[in-house]
Amino acid sequence: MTTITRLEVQDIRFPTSRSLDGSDAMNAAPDYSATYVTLHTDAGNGLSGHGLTFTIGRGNEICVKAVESLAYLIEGRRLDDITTEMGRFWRELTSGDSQLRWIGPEKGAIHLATAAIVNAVWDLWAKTEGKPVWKLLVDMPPEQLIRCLDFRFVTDALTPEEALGLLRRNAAGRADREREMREQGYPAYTTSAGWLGYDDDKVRRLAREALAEGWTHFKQKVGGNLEEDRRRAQILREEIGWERALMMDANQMWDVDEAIANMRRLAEFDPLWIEEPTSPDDILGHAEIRRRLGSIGVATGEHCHNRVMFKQLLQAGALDYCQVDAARLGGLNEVIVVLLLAAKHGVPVCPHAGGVGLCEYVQHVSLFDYIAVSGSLEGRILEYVDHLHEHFLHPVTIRNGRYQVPTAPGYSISLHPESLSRHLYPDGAAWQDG
Ligand SMILES: C[C@H](O)[C@@H](O)[C@@H](O)[C@H](O)C(=O)O
Ligand SMILES: [Mg+2]
Repeated sequence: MTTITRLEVQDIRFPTSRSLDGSDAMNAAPDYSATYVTLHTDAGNGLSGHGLTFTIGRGNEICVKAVESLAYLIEGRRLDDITTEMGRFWRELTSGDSQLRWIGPEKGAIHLATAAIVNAVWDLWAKTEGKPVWKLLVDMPPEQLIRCLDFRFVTDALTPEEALGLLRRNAAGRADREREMREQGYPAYTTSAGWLGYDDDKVRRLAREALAEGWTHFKQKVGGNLEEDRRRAQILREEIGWERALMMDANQMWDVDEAIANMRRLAEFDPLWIEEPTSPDDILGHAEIRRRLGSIGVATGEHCHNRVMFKQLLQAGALDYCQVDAARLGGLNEVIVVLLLAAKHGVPVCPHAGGVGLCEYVQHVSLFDYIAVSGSLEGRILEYVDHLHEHFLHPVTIRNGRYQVPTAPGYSISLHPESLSRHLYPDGAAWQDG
């Protein structure tokens, strides 16, 4: 009977702004960072759970503080006491302390902190069961899975009974889909050739390399100078041709009418979707953009902070692609609620992964979605960015533009001890030389 004895949290930052990896029109110079949680246990074999939330540098210390404030809600708890009714635990963490809830609720730094803790519990649970998280979920009886979720504020759109029905509906093909995934992997797209801070030659070279590696879907950043966006789109089309897919990501730069006007100019490059065309909070604005743009899909979600907002985006018909983020929502429990909401609306989920550790997380999310929830790959494509994987004990494996199924127990999010000490902010060696 494992008890969580202590929560440790570390401020881990990678100086990616030096090479402008991860840069976009809104986020000009991000330092990919993690608020990294370790749940220590009394298991005696060194068993611990890991989880992180993603930030882009400054402000990571605020998430660290928020985790410290929440820690008392989990320290001293027995793991099986949490996992037998994980939905109840999730409610306790998000609403159990009304004073802490006040600074959210279920949004902002306190919710990012929740994600790191909740995901660390899933990592610990899966390690205890000796399974990767996706497999733990896939093997879980639907009734138990439903007990992991909190349907508060979404029952007008999805009841627990309906969710159970959605999980049961595709039960028949599960084994086949799991076999298919083990053999072929999950389809992905790459963002790594298209960061805004890269010069034209680098974009061209990276696109060419990615093509040779077998990628078929590419994302570019837009939202800067429109003529420059067009030039970069031209370069990408020259390299990838017209039969492969090109997605565009504006990272919230535009007002609604501006988004429509700019995308009409960029339409000649045949983008599959425009991502975050405007403020992430503007649900009706996204619906308007979608309605007026017609054939270009609207994608958003990396800054959509809870299931209530996703519910409304779906209800308003504002989305063609639902980009859940594993560490923006309050951890895996809330992500699963969104997967179910999206499945009910028939909207494909294409998780966001542009950050440190997000690829490691979302491979589990999409595998579970395909095998147990949506049962379909149509319109589904998982993001991949080619940065910082070497710091993880069990990094993602990509072959031919597809994520290979992770097999190590846990949520794939444990960092190498040396990477932790080197990137600890501000004292780690990585921060001493520049
Ligand atoms: C600052 C980050 O790299 C973002 O640019 C990134 O998450 C991006 O929006 C994405 O979709 O991957
Ligand atoms: Mg994006």
